[in-house]
Amino acid sequence: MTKKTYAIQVDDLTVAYDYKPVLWDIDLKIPEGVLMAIVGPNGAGKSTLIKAILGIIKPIAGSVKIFGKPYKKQVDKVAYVPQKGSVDWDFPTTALDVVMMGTYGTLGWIKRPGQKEKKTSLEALEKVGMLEFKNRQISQLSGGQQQRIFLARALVQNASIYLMDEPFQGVDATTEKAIINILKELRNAGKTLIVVHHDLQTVPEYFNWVTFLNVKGIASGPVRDIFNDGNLTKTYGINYKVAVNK
Ligand SMILES: Nc1ncnc2c1ncn2[C@@H]1O[C@H](COP(=O)(O)OP(=O)(O)OP(=O)(O)O)[C@@H](O)[C@H]1O
Repeated sequence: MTKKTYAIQVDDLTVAYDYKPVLWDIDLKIPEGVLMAIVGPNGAGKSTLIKAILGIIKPIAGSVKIFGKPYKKQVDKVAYVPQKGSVDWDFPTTALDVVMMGTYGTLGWIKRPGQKEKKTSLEALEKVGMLEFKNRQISQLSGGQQQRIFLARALVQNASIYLMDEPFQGVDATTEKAIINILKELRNAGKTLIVVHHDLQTVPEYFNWVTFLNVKGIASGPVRDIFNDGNLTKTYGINYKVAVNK
């Protein structure tokens, strides 16, 4: 029997800061083509998990495979949208330049982005409703607009897997809907999307796959199977009455 290859496979992963484990012996298999939420209380290790998948943080044990291979061999298949707060928005650059930076990975080194990359970047800006801001300094954008720029930058990478750390943080309802529609489109095109998410009420509407993360472990699978009061209670320690499958 052939072994199934997952978009992301995490085995026995333990990650620690200053020898204090944050993730402990985590196993996680994410199939290709899902739109997945990672939920869990503050400090559960959601961002840490994403950073460990990306190799930004080195685990003390375990392994991460992207389509069956180490991340280093799959860098061009993965796009990352970091938490907005972790970026220096005062850096003097325009919205268009930030998006164009996303095309660098598809260029060989030496090559600089040209007309083709500019066109792709302008199309991505249009897709996220930000074309009119293309020449604006990024420091002069609102939080929601900055978030859209990030998304546009991820779009031009034309990756297979998108890892997004709280893309809805501080955005208004209209922007949130616009972003989720783009994410659903990407999923329908076969991409795999992993999104750190805090609003439990919207999980069933937005996502078809979910991973619960908390200090006691992990549960992962289709939303319709595992997004239930039992897992919510285990993860958050209080009884959530979230209506699913109504
Ligand atoms: N660079 C670091 N050095 C030391 N400890 C850290 C570091 N980054 C995170 N931590 C700790 O690791 C734990 C997990 O943090 P992480 O940011 O992964 O959680 P999270 O689930 O994303 O939280 P939130 O929902 O608040 O964003 C927390 O207790 C945090 O204080």
